[in-house]
Amino acid sequence: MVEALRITGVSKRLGRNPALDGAELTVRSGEVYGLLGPNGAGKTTLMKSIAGLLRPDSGEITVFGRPLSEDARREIGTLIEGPGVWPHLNAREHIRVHARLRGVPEEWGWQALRSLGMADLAKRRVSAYSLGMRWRLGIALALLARPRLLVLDEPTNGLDPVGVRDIRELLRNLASAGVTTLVSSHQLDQVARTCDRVGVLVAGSMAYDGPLDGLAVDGDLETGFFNLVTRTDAGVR
Ligand SMILES: Nc1ncnc2c1ncn2[C@@H]1O[C@H](COP(=O)(O)OP(=O)(O)OP(=O)(O)O)[C@@H](O)[C@H]1O
Repeated sequence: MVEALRITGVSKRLGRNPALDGAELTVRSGEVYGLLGPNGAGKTTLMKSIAGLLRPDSGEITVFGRPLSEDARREIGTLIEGPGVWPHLNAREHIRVHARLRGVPEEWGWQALRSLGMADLAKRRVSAYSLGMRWRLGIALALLARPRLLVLDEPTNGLDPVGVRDIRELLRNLASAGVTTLVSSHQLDQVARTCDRVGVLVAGSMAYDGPLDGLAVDGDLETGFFNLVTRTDAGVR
């Protein structure tokens, strides 16, 4: 099976310390992969590198077997560091702009909006949205060009329990349809319920990359995570 994403020895220095220090992980096609790690571990830096927003100092990133290039990036939908929406525009206008930028039919955007339960809000300005609605719009925009790989940085931040459940179901449904997701999160209970495999970044390096069972202790992901992070002396960076 072709791997959706392979990260090999990726390093990136930001400021004085390496934000990524030889990070390695593999995401298989069609799975939901949870990226965990303490604050400052390098999760966002890794996701930005995959999205092409940062250029690693060294290492290799391949997407569906191809090195990252403009073409390969068309396969990726991203939501990194917040929903990235414009307050004075409504959802319909967001769809229009993004569809045009990516050269895809607006209808794809409408389908993505519907899948997030947002179709009724299409004419309302984003400035009148709740935080949860902004996140949903951000995810709809990440889905708009029908990516084969979704990269989501803490997509359930600020969502209420119904919103968190909806995103969980959305990611599982997408996985059933063959869409691969790399998702970062600090919500270990949600990760345990959503992800097939997980990776733990500690101080820019992978401390774990494998099945949930291999990290959990007696079925408890939180205990396994704490044990690992304490052992590797992560600290907050
Ligand atoms: N623009 C920057 N300039 C200097 N250092 C930075 C910059 N952005 C991030 N860093 C540092 O790089 C390291 C990794 O940060 P990153 O945001 O990738 O971590 P993270 O795992 O996403 O953290 P969190 O869980 O808090 O979102 C941290 O030590 C952070 O302080």
